[in-house]
Amino acid sequence: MGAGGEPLVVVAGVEHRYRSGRAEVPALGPLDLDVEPGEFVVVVGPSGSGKSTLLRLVGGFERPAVGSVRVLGGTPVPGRDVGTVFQQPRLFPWQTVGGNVGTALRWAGVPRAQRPERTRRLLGQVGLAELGARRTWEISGGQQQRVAIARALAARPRLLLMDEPFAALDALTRERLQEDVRALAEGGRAVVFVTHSVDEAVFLASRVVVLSDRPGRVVLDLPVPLPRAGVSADELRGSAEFAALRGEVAGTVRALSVPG
Ligand SMILES: Nc1ncnc2c1ncn2[C@@H]1O[C@H](COP(=O)(O)OP(=O)(O)OP(=O)(O)O)[C@@H](O)[C@H]1O
Repeated sequence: MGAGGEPLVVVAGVEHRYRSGRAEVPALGPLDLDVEPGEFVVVVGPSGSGKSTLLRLVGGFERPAVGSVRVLGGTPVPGRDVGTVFQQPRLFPWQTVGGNVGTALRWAGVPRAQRPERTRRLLGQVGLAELGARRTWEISGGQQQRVAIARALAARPRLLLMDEPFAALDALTRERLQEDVRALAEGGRAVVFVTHSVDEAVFLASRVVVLSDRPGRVVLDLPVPLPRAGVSADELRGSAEFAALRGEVAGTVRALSVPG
């Protein structure tokens, strides 16, 4: 539970539309979604179904046309309580890897004296302990995305929003990062993650939410009761339970994508 006994995220009766010339194009909803601390919710759905719109609303980057979004009992404010990771890492090229994390800590109000140690810990957490002094263009795309994750974690957010963060990475790097990111929904933190990959969704999620074609509505809200510790990634991906869940999600997505 979040503040005042309500879930960490409450999306209630939300609809959203965009203006296109004179017309208003419905993009999302009506949609209800609650997220509790510790949940790893992965949102999948056809292209244009409103997945990114949903994340922007939950992050407070946009306000819904209809309905309400509450995070920690209040209106979400970008940068406060919520960390975000996008498809492109968006690092500052004029700063080192450590400098990028240090800046995020400064923005989070961490006193200067504590920043070097916190930077070291955050880089260690994402497997980059040795690379703090590097320039951002001297590291790989996967490492850059790890820096972006460290930056998003700097303010110790209760909620982490991730919008196709691995889409631009090669398959091997993607699998490695998936294993690390899977552990991020723990304690009081929740993750809401958008992807096009059904495999990625089932591997990461404690719950998969499938959106319909635009305007996106929830057509499947599926708990993923796979073990979150004590099993290797290969064992997990090779299990009959994984295959069954993947089949259920893929079948739902396929049914949406067939015209008529
Ligand atoms: N700023 C905008 N102005 C006008 N229309 C927009 C805007 N942003 C999104 N849309 C439209 O709203 C709908 C939902 O967009 P959104 O990006 O949320 O979908 P998505 O599911 O994340 O798509 P994809 O999987 O292709 O990234 C789409 O039809 C899109 O064209």
